[in-house]
Amino acid sequence: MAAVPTLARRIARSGVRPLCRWPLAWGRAARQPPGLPLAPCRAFSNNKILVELDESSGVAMMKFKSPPVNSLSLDFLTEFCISLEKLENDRACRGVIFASAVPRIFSSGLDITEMSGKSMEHYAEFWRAVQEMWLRLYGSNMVTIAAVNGSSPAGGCLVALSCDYRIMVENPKFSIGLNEAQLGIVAPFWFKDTFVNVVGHRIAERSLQLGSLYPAPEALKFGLVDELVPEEKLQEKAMAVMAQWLALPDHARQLTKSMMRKAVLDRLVAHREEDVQNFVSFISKESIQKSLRMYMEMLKKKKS
Ligand SMILES: CCCCC/C=C/C(=O)SCCNC(=O)CCNC(=O)[C@H](O)C(C)(C)COP(=O)(O)OP(=O)(O)OC[C@H]1O[C@@H](n2cnc3c(N)ncnc32)[C@H](O)[C@@H]1OP(=O)(O)O
Repeated sequence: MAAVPTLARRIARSGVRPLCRWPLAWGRAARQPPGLPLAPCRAFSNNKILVELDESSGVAMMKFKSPPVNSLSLDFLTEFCISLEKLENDRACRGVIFASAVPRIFSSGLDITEMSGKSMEHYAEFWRAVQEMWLRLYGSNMVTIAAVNGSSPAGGCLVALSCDYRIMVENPKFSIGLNEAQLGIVAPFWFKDTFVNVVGHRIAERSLQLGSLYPAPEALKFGLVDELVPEEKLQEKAMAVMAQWLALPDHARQLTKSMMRKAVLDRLVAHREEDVQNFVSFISKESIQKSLRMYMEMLKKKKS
């Protein structure tokens, strides 16, 4: 998939630290016979994302580390795309597990400050980065598992929905869903398509209109997430599910995934620039800007 020039420029300018040898912080130690040195693990990190690739299993762990709430800012999205592209091009990597390094929050969704009080050019650049993130993740050849260890509204939910499998911590205080309508904004057609492909048309229609956020146990009931586990079991479970998916021949799994997702991906690719223009004209309306300001005020008031 070709990156748009603005993103390519951002990638070229970005300071991803080079790959280095690093011991993997979780999972592998349990499988390693005692006394043997750990098999090679490569890690790379930028400001907002940490990636560790265990070469022996072919599984990478991508952790979001952008406090306070892992919002999907332009910088975050750029780093996400770079990291995913590196893994996609690495023959040693066959699967990625996504999780948060920020307690209680998987991702708070698109960074609202990127959509408020900025220029038209900025909105267009931001939206291209959101599109790029989704095209790369939904279209990934790797097995992708979301280990949802915290709340995950809107764009955060989209990240999870775009993976092959979702495991969430069973805490009912953690919620997930596409709540855009609550902000007075509308999830674009490709958010909707991704949602429909996971939960079906009726549930998606009702949930999108109401902007529903579901506590983890509710989300499990209708398949928004595939299973719930206690927090301390999340990584172990994600590794076990990954092993199950990786037991299949890559080519068969990849072709099947592509067959299931291609129409939805192609739809955005065919209408990408139109989608950018729609977003820019929608988000720059004064009434929408007012809704976003009020929502941010509400978030601040909630604290006091
Ligand atoms: C046509 C347009 C379509 C566009 C599609 C849009 C998709 C989206 O993703 S829109 C974003 C939707 N996201 C949300 O509605 C989540 C809003 N946030 C929350 O509900 C909560 O912050 C939380 C549950 C994620 C975490 O709660 P808590 O731990 O209590 O933390 P705070 O609420 O105090 O937040 C800390 C800090 O972070 C700021 N913040 C939260 N979310 C966002 C965000 N999405 N973008 C930017 N900033 C965010 C929040 O305002 C606080 O800031 P300070 O007051 O300055 O500390």
